[in-house]
Amino acid sequence: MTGDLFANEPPRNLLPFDGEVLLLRDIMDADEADKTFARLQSNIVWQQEIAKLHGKEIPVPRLTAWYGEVAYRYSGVYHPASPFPSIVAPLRTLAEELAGAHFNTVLLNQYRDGRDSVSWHADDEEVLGENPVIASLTFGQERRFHFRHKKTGDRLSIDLPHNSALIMSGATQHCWLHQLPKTARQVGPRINLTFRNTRPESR
Ligand SMILES: O=C(O)CCC(=O)C(=O)O
Ligand SMILES: [Fe+2]
Repeated sequence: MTGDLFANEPPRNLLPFDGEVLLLRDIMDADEADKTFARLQSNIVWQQEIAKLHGKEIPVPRLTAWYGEVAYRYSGVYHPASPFPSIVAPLRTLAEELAGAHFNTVLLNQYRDGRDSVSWHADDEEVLGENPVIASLTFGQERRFHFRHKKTGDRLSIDLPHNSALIMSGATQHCWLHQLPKTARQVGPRINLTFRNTRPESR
């Protein structure tokens, strides 16, 4: 027999309990994925956010951008509604098809090299609702992603390859934290888009 034995199998839940995480590979043509990475890197207006921690101002270790059909408050900062740019709109449609859910907002992250990261957190803001479905697309450098259970401390790590989608749903945000750690390896840039469905926020 030739070919990939697992090619036609549905993706299995990577979490042992308390939530669902699916990794979908090769979500578009290889050529299209490479072009998407290049377009996102050069066309998105990337921001360097500054976090205030114990009265100190610290640059967030990654570049970010945010778009959405509804206004959103993020780290205390009010973001008015801001339409999806033409490079992002078809990615939203793809994310919706893959996840079987509707998304009205997206947070983009660019990890320029191994010094960029996102530390332990859960996407459990009230405006995302009780058991949010979040579709997280990866383009560019493969990086390792970690989950840690809030109560049991169980851990697992997943390599997120170029041209993939990680679909998190059920109790995942309620029960697990996630992070993308720094790496000492020489690595290229990675772009991530996390699509969410956010309840409109009043000013
Ligand atoms: O870069 C990633 O894969 C995840 C980013 C993330 O967790 C977030 O933006 O909330
Ligand atoms: Fe997150």
